[in-house]
Amino acid sequence: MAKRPNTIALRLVLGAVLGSLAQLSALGLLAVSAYLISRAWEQPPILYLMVAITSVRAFGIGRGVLRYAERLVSHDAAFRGLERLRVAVWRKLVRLAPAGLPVWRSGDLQARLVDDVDGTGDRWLRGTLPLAAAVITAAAAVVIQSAILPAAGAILALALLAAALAGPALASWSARYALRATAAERGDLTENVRACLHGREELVAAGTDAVALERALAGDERLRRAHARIAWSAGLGQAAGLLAMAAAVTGALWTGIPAVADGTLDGVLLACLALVPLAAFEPVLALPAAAQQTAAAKESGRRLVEITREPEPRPDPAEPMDFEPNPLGGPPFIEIKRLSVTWPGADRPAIEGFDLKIQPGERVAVMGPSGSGKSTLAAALMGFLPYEGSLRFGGVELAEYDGDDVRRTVGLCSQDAHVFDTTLAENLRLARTSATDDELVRALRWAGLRDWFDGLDLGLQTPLGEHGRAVSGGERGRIALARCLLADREVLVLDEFDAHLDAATAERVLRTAAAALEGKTAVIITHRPLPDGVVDRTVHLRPPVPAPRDAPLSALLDLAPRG
Ligand SMILES: Nc1ncnc2c1ncn2[C@@H]1O[C@H](COP(=O)(O)OP(=O)(O)OP(=O)(O)O)[C@@H](O)[C@H]1O
Repeated sequence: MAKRPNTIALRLVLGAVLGSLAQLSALGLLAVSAYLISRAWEQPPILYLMVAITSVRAFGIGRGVLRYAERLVSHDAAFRGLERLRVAVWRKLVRLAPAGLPVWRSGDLQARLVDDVDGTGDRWLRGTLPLAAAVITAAAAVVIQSAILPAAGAILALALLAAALAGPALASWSARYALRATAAERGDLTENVRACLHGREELVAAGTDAVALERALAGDERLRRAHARIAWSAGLGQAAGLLAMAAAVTGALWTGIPAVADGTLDGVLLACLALVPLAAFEPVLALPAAAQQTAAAKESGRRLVEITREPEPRPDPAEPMDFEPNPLGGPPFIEIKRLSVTWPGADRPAIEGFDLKIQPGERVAVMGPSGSGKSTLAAALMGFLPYEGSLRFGGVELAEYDGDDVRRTVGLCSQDAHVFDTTLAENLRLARTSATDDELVRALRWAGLRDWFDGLDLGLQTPLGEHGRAVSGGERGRIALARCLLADREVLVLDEFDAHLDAATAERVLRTAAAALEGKTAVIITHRPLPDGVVDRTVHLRPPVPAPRDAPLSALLDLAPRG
């Protein structure tokens, strides 16, 4: 297959070309204006000035138009790159869920997904493109200055080189700790603010709200100080650049005035000598900030690489099998034999030696004491976790399939399903964006929420509040169930949907949901026995027996058969 051209890279190169042309126009504008003013003072016939006048107009218009085009093209490229990067990070996070995410705190993750992705994307826009424009403009300015007076060209070259090296080095060196710290500090601050907001009731009840607030404010103060340090250092770098610019202008006059005096330089060009350095330094003065941006982007990039390098709990096979577990259509035959599942990082399995066969369309209740591995079984069925033993869909090991294919067939209503801070309709449509209002209402009826829904003044437009605060725990669980039923998967795993329901309501919900479950396989994880008719059978999960650790020899001897 022919390789598609990298359109983002092409756009960035075009942006760099346009940006450089804009800077060159600024340089031309200043140089020709200086010439025009000096030459006009000699009052020659106007025709002698026409080329210069037209050039000034062309450079003036060109500078604005080229700058505008450069902004359009380079920002377009940057936003495309950001989109691609953010989606890639998000996809990786989805693959790490549910086992990998606890490695990072949610506020830190949010900072990585939002700020670090932005920071990394800014590297090209605010780091590399200004550098390209500065190098090209500086080179052109040195050529022009040398053509007018070689000595002044040499001075300008030295001054530009000094500014281009010293300014960014000074700005990055004096802010090196602050630059490294800001990304992590931002993550901490987001996390602390989140903790204050989300845990406000608990913090106030425990009387520790002031302590939590103080911690957040201390983080805010550290971040403010880091930013002040970065701004101060950028100023220092710019000051070095301004000094070099002043030296270049002084050097130009210092070499130019004697040259005019001894007749080797036309006096009209003296103004050009003095003004060309001003235009040459304009992009160079932006380099300290560009260097800081690059350093900060590197740190952001490192934090993103930490996410992308995190091993996936259940990597997809290199060559996944075609997902067709039931050639006749409908749910697949599920066969579990001596299944062992261990969470990444755990030292012992959460499920060990579990056997189960589920016929297509069967409804099976899974019971077991807390911690016996019921939710772990749900995660394994969703293709989230690696396993040992056998877990087959239609005779093929689940590990042979692409995880996304599995999740298009298996739907999960998890016990801590998230309710988003938006309307009831939007929360339900997450499962199926094309669902009509009638289908949403039908899903609510299946989940036993018809009476509740009829009492809502705003109907489907009812806002559910942050984390579903505007609804009760039982309603929240059933909204999640309605969402799961609306998704219309062949296999449904309901993980304690009834956690906040009384026994009678839970049974009623399962009876109304039966219409949606018709012809589908359902694995219903629950703590309380469900009556016959609601489920076909009940299986029990037992927690794995922990292996005796460093059992003393005497204990082993005690277990050995005697005689
Ligand atoms: N995300 C996770 N990361 C690491 N270990 C986990 C994770 N989730 C569960 N475990 C571990 O797996 C074991 C089984 O937990 P699981 O949640 O599957 O039990 P459960 O039967 O669903 O419990 P409950 O009825 O209380 O919900 C526990 O020892 C738990 O610590």
